[in-house]
Amino acid sequence: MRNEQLRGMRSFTFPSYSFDPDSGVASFDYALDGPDGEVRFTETVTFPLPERPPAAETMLTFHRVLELLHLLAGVSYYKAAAPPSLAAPAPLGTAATALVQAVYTWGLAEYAYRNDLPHVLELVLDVPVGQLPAPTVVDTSDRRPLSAVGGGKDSIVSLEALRQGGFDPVPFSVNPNPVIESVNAAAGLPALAARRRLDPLLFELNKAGARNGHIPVTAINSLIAVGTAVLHGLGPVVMSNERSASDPNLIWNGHEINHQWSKGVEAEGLLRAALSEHAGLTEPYFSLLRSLSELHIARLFARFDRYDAVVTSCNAAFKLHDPSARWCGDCPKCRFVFLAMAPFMSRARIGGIFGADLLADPAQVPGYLELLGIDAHKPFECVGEVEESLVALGLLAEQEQWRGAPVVRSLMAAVPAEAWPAASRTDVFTPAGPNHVPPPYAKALTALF
Ligand SMILES: CC(=O)N[C@H]1[C@@H](OP(=O)(O)OP(=O)(O)OC[C@H]2O[C@@H](n3ccc(=O)[nH]c3=O)[C@H](O)[C@@H]2O)O[C@H](CO)[C@@H](O)[C@@H]1O[C@H](C)C(=O)N[C@@H](C)C(=O)N[C@@H](CCC(=O)O)C(=O)O
Ligand SMILES: Nc1ncnc2c1ncn2[C@@H]1O[C@H](COP(=O)(O)OP(=O)(O)OP(=O)(O)O)[C@@H](O)[C@H]1O
Repeated sequence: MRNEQLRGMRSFTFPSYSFDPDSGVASFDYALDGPDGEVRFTETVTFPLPERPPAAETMLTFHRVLELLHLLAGVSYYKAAAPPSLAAPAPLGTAATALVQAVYTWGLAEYAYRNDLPHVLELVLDVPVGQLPAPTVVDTSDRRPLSAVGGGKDSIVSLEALRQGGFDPVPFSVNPNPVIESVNAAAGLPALAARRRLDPLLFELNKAGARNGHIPVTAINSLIAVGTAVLHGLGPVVMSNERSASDPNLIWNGHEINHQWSKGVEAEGLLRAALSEHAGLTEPYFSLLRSLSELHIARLFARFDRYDAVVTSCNAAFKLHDPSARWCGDCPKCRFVFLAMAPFMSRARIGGIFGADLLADPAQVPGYLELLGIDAHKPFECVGEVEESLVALGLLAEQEQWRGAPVVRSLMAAVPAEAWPAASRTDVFTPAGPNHVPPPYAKALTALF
């Protein structure tokens, strides 16, 4: 299919999905239609199966989660063409409709901005008229939590908070790579894993120049985690999304553009409401670290050295094709996490974690200026706020071991005097903002402070 044909597509639909209880494979079908024909995609997710087959009622709940996952996982294929119409396959309630519409608009906002496709932010989900039978209400809040592990510092802090709080967490990942497997091994906790396979046709279309860009992957991983928890009779899915994930990178045509939208608190609230309405799950999913800054999380992480040889936050290690083994050492996320961890560790320890000393390398200065809000907007990456970078820099400048590092010296000289009053240590280290953490879990987190 040529690019002009793809760009002429008029609608995106969700023809069908299926689940095979013997293999654990869910298959999700999608279609792009236009005057020049149709393109079909199939994505599969292989769920880990429990030892004994779940009860029929559990399978009904699971299928309700799959229905939502079918809708959300379509964003990867929708974005290849960005047609003006998006049509749901069956009636949906108001909360599920709101979730799906938000994922295809706010979740694709960075993609819309970078590809200059303002209509994506105005998409309206077309929902067939009708009523869905109400789901059975299921309260799993007192069962063992499923803790999503991404291989970085954040999910490690959550795992440790849950473990120390006596919650006996089950680590869970989608497509665990060697980094994630090593983190689970370091935790010493048996883990569950799901396998997600994108349709290879998407990669062919990408190579031929189809529209491409960032997608709200956390929303998809979250629903795969919730489905796994339901199948295994487990409790809430515990995510490790931080406070700053809710803050936009920039404003475009009056709309907030946030690279991390599906890690933000708005997406969390929409997912919870949709899971409650559509699947009957009363306490399905929350982020334990929601009220913490990245810098605060880095300070907590510094307490646990058992993960030093494996922890990896750099996104280059999580690419589907040609991933790096660990930290690439030259991206906004590597720079930010180094800066955030450095005030709380010896120089030798952080050098061991990253395999390099980023603050000794003057070539890193321009990237750090971006993080400090000098001459650029916050990069489209999972990095903390400018305020957090400033606080971290201020802490480093007070330490003998860091004060003379070439990058610290250059940055201290570059930050204008008027920037410092905005960098409040109290704000950065005081939990704040809306969250959905149930009280017993909140207690486990504060016990770490
Ligand atoms: C690892 C990474 O950052 N990938 C982003 C990158 O993709 P790239 O082409 O360089 O490599 P691959 O990841 O191997 O992907 C190949 C193509 O596959 C498509 N694709 C991939 C995953 C998926 O779920 N759906 C897809 O359609 C896509 O066409 C890829 O080109 O650049 C892409 C384009 O900007 C990004 O979409 C890739 O991001 C991944 C989806 C990803 O997993 N990213 C996370 C590490 C990430 O960015 N997390 C955010 C949270 C964002 C959120 O709201 O959830 C964060 O940590 O801030
Ligand atoms: N492959 C995955 N499977 C399941 N959950 C994941 C996966 N990757 C990331 N997550 C979860 O998604 C959320 C956002 O991921 P993110 O990469 O920011 O976190 P992280 O890897 O724990 O920490 P860091 O910010 O240091 O990279 C976290 O809650 C994380 O646990």
